[in-house]
Amino acid sequence: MGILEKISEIEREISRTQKNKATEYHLGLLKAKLAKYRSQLLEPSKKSEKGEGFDVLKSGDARVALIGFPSVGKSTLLSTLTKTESEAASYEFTTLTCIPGVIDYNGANIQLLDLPGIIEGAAQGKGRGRQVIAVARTADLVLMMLDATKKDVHRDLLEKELESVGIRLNKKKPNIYFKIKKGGGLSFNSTCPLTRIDEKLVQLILHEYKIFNAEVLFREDCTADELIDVICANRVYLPCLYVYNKIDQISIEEVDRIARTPNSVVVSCNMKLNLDYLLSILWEYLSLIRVYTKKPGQPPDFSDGLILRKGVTVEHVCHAIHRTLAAQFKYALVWGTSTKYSPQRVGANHTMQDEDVIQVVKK
Ligand SMILES: Nc1nc2c(ncn2[C@@H]2O[C@H](COP(=O)(O)OP(=O)(O)OP(=O)(O)O)[C@@H](O)[C@H]2O)c(=O)[nH]1
Ligand SMILES: [K+]
Ligand SMILES: [Mg+2]
Repeated sequence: MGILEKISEIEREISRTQKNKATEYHLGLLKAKLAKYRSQLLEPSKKSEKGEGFDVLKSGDARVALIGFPSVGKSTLLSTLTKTESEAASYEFTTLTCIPGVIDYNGANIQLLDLPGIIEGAAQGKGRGRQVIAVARTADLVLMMLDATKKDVHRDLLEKELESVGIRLNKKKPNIYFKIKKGGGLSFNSTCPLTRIDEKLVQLILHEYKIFNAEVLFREDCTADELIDVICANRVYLPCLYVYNKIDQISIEEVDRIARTPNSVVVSCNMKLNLDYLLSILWEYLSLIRVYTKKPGQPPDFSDGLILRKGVTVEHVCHAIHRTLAAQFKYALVWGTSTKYSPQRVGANHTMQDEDVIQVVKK
């Protein structure tokens, strides 16, 4: 039996099995088996399957992958937001490979990747599905484009496809400490009450992966699926923005309804509606910030900000300015929203915020 058949057999069995206390272990095991077969599917296969033109070099400050069904307007968006032209047409599968463009926003270069449309079954190799998904894994953000005139099932279908290959959208990594050991059996602990899994199920799942010696510490009330994610270790956790295109074709009430759903932005690429807002949300979801540098006695250099990620410290900023600067660091003066006073004298551990100005004082 091929892997695909094994997968669909387990999926059938899971859907046949009623979910209750008595079947909990059985279901947990089935899910572990399913995850195992799916990761086998992900392993690189024959060269011929790789697909021409999909290994685009990463460049710029962040990478965004455009994922969506055919003809939702992905290429139209790329051609509108970047200087690159990607052919757009009314027929499906116009785009056959990966087309990179660059969005210039707030002084940052954001690489936007136009990709072929994907359909149900993409993860198992339908169309260019596997290549598209492989590119999505390398992105800092998934921009899932949807046709506002079509039903919401599209969104669920695409999410399932990405989910099945280990891409987790808008989810945090489960807070489980997991370490395989050479001996000593299973040491299982938790720092909070567990309501969705117990030691026996943890053991069963680990045995399915032929793991008999390990340290497992649950730091939150996780599920069996989340434990499997941690064991597999090849999951990627990506922010995802749902962009509903073609709002020129639907009623204002419908636009209003969609715009209120979480992580969603409504646009019309053809009519250039709401694209500025889309860019500002993109910036936020990518956690990008600008930091301006200043030399003593001179005004800040607002023409050339450093593009960094939320959460960076003064030490990171020093590294970004010059690789030897951190070693010579004495203190810094910071102007902006991250400090109480402007300027304020801060140490290397101080966390920077968007549009802060910094002057580094050397030893
Ligand atoms: N009404 C309307 N049509 C749009 C809009 N944006 C794109 N389209 C049309 O939708 C069709 C498909 O656009 P594409 O950009 O080729 O879509 P795609 O997602 O790249 O399609 P594939 O590459 O085939 O997957 C074209 O006929 C576009 O003119 C929009 O905002 N409103
Ligand atoms: K198209
Ligand atoms: Mg296209």
